[in-house]
Formats: sequence, structure tokens, C-alpha cells
Amino acid sequence: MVDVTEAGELPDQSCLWRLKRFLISEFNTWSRLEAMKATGKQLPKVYVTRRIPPEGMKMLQESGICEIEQWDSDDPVPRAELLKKVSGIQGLYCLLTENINEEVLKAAGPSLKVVSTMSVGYDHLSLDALKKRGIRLGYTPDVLTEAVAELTVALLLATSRRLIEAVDEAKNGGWGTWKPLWMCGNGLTQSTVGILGLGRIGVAIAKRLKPFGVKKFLYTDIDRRPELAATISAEFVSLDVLAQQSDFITVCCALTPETQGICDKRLFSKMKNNAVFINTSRGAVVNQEDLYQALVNGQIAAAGLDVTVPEPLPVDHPLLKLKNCVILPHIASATVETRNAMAALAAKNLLAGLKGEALPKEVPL
Ligand SMILES: O=C(O)C(=O)CO
Repeated sequence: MVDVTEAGELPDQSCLWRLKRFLISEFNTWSRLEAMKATGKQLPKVYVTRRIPPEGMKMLQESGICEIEQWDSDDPVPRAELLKKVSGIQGLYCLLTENINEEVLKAAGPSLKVVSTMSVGYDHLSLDALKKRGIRLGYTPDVLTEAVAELTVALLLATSRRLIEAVDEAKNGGWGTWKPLWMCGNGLTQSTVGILGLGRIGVAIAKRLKPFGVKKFLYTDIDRRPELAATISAEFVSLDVLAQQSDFITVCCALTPETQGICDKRLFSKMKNNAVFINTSRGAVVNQEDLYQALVNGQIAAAGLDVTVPEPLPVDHPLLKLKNCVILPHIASATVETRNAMAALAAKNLLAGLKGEALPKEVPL
């Protein structure tokens, strides 16, 4: 006899097959744990490099399949401590602030099976070193797309409409009277927006900007992305054309050897004098010295950065002194829901890796 669902419909075969697979996997995990207990074997050790949002920690603790040690602080674990603590672990739960390289993997030793980073970016990990050792890597795409897009739009508007400068003027007595030529910025209506690196986040940004009256979206990337581009009617162009034609450029690419320093004086010199440059991806895609010169010399109008090199940017850094540069402390994904979702997805990746199952979101190495 076939059972029926609550809605009174027959469950389809794929649903039953997934349920069967889930039950088998749960049973296997349970029997593995029972066998470990019976033989007095220790549970696999996991090291969590920071205090993380509660959803993620709860998931790890309630799994019952690992012994967790954590650097229980909001500040990064000192390198020496990290190198000591990773010894003999099977799973590493890390953040984008930790450089997980040959040194760390060597210190961990051959037991390490899975590294799970609570971030969509994975430029802080040495992929070659992971691959060489057959260590799997989990990351957290998708769950932060909306939050990052939202913050990018907020940063773009704050930069182009000079919000931070204006708030300062209102507070410090610079607000004399209403003046026709004072605090004028650049509007989005009828503008051209260029996206450097079109992926999920670029599309989400474009969808949010469209209602502001943007006339045209351009994008550039190593390859054309016709399907994604079609969703926002974006036109593929070269980096030079993107620079020449855009009123706003928003950088959304991953940091790779190809994109490192791609936003340099060559690019800024081709941009319009009234253009606004926004970066919410990684600081190292920008040559900050070149950006500083472009802002000081009026080669471009303004820049909004959520990411810099280094992070934090020293408080005496020249970019922080410029009125036409808005700098945020890497908060693009910082909503409570998003950070919890990132923490939970990173936990799921880690647990799946410990069980030898497919990671929900795995970086192919
Ligand atoms: O997940 C990432 O890579 C981030 O930069 C967090 O905002």
C-alpha cells in the first residue's frame, strides 16, 4: 500500500527516493556513532575559529557527531593558537579573516577532512594546498546575496548623493542656508551602470537599481553570461568600454589572480569625471593608491568601499581623509538573518564533510 501526503496527494517517486536516502544516511551516522562509543573511540574533532551566530553553533552542538573546540571571542584567534589547536582535527570551521594555507594544513595533519568557511569568498584559503591533501571545502553562496545587494545600493546612494558629508555638515555648522550649488551629487535616473563581474550578487544589485530609473546596464567578465545577463537586460562589453560608458561602476567579482588590482589607474583614467565607483567584493581588486590619486585629481567623482586592504583600514589612511570617499567596515552581509543563515550553512557543510557526504555548497577543487 502507498501512503499519502497530508494534502492527500500521492508522493512522487523522487520524494520517496530522497526520504529513503535520508533515512539510510541517518542510520549510517547513528550506527557509526554507536560503534565508536562501543569501541571507546573518540568523536571527530572540530575547531571553530571564532564566536559565530547561534544558529551555526546550535547545529554543530546538536549534531552529536563531533567534539567541538572554539576560539570563543569576537576577535580573531592568534595565529600561534590556531596552529596549535588545529592539530589532529577532522573539521575546520573558519572565517574570511583566517589565512588557511599550507602552514595551517600541515599543522592540522592528515586527519583533516573538511574545511568550511562562513563566507562566499574563498580567496583566504589556499585551494592548491587543500586539493593536494584531498580536503573538501564548503562555502556559503546564495544566502548572503540579498543582504550584499541591499548594502551595495545603500553605499552607492550614500556615495553619489554625498550623505555622509551632508550629515557632517548638518552637525558641524557647515549648513548655512539653502544653496543652489551646494552638496550636489549624481542621480541614477537615465544613468548607465556597469557591473564588473556578473554573478548572483551583480544581478541582485541591478534588480534593485532598476526602479531608480537606470537606463542601461553593462557588464564585463572573463566570459559572457547570457542567461544571467538576460534577467537584467545587461549588455556584455570590454572593461575599457565599461569604464568609458558607465556613470556608476559596481565591483562584484571574486578576488582571483586575474582580478587582483584590476581597478587601477588605467581603469580610472578611462572613467567619466562624474562617475562613481563602488566596491563590495574584495579590497585587493583595487589599487588603492591609484584610486586615491583618481579621487584627489578629480578623475572620478567619488568612491564607496565596503572592503579595503588591509582590514581594518588604519584610521590615518589617506582614503579616510577624503570627503568623496565613503568607507564602510566590511558589513555588506551584516544582517542578523543573513549571518545566521551563513553560520548554519557553514555548519551543514562541515557536518556533511565529517560524515563523508556531499556538501550542500562545495567549492570544486
Ligand atoms: O562572505 C563573504 O565573502 C563576505 O565578504 C562577507 O560579507
